[in-house]
Amino acid sequence: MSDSVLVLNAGSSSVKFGLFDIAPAEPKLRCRGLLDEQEKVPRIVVSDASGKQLFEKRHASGTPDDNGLLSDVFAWIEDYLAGGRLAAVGHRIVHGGREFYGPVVIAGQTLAALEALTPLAPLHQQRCLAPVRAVQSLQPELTQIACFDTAFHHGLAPPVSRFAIPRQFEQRGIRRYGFHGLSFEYVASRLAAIAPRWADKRVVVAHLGNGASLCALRKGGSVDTTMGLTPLDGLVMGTRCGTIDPGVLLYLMQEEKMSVDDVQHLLYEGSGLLGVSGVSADMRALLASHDPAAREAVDLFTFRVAAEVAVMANTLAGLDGLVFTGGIGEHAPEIRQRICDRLSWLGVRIDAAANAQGAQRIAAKGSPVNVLIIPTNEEVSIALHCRSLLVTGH
Ligand SMILES: Nc1ncnc2c1ncn2[C@@H]1O[C@H](COP(=O)(O)OP(=O)(O)O)[C@@H](O)[C@H]1O
Ligand SMILES: CC(=O)OP(=O)(O)O
Ligand SMILES: [Mg+2]
Repeated sequence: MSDSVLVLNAGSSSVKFGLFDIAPAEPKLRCRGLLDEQEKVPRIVVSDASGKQLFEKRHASGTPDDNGLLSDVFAWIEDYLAGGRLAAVGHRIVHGGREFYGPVVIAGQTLAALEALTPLAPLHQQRCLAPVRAVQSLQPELTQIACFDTAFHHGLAPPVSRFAIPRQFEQRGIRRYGFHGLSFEYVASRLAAIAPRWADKRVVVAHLGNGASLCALRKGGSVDTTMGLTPLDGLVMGTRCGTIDPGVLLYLMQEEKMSVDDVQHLLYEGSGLLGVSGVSADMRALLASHDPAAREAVDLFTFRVAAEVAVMANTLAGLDGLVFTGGIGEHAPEIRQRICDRLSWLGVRIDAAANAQGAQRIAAKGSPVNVLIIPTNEEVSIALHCRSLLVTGH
């Protein structure tokens, strides 16, 4: 019986988990699940690698205790592993700050250092750290490993990483970090496997989910990305504004008399698709709606994705490939079509039928830019990092 790693991926709109065998070879998915704490009736669903449901539990009596649904997950895993060893729990942690840019075992002061980064990712950091604290209280001996969304972008260099404010702030860590790195890393490795001819070219990956960002890849590494110091920058998102004139923030505080907390809430949780449409943060609901404000929100979303692809192409000095991933990127043909239509001047042309089917390659025949859909899997990136940290120590 081989060792397993439990991977917990806490995002802004979901908590996913995966159980992987990590010995002796590449991590192999045994089962995956979803902790749905946002529904009225919190529930856990677990299915095997082929998608067959293995387990479901609903907490009809209301919100479970502080350790959320994790104690149920551990009880289920213990049964499922039937004596097999759980070697570690790997976590997606959104911000690693200046100190963390590779996977680390969470020990000593690590948790406190990660908590101190909460202001840099107010919507995410505590959501990612809550499961760490829960596992510490449920299974204090279990090794826990933090894998960072920022790490893949660690090599970003000026001018990309620099904000045009006095240097002393950059020296204090105020610069572009970038996020969704575990997703971009996985997509880059899949691209190398699926389309090796393109993997070394000038490729932009569009991770379009509830949070959304772009990454410019050169030789499989990140050379630019749309998010910045925080996951608020760049594209229009479910509830986040993305890039905005910083003067708006000052105006809201000075003239609208909004507090810092009010502005934070507005920009992180009340803006983006939700704020513009007044209808929903969920792209499915907006695409199904006839409300003109919903159509405008979708239009702003696609306009800004296309505009930022052009920014990434500037960094790459051209564009050879465009890859869609994330909930919207993988499942919304209308959004892909509208983005690609806006980018036709850059040589992006897609085949309508391939796009409608969600084929892997959706570029039109003869399109100068290759266009692909590659479903992301942040859990696999985390499992790989955990395995290499456990086996080789880094
Ligand atoms: N079939 C679909 N058509 C359009 N949008 C979709 C579809 N399926 C999922 N989405 C959108 O994907 C987004 C969630 O993306 P996802 O990557 O799963 O989220 P997270 O950022 O929490 O990981 C939501 O806006 C949802 O509406
Ligand atoms: C960093 C980020 O935006 O993550 P998510 O897509 O989970 O919101
Ligand atoms: Mg996500």
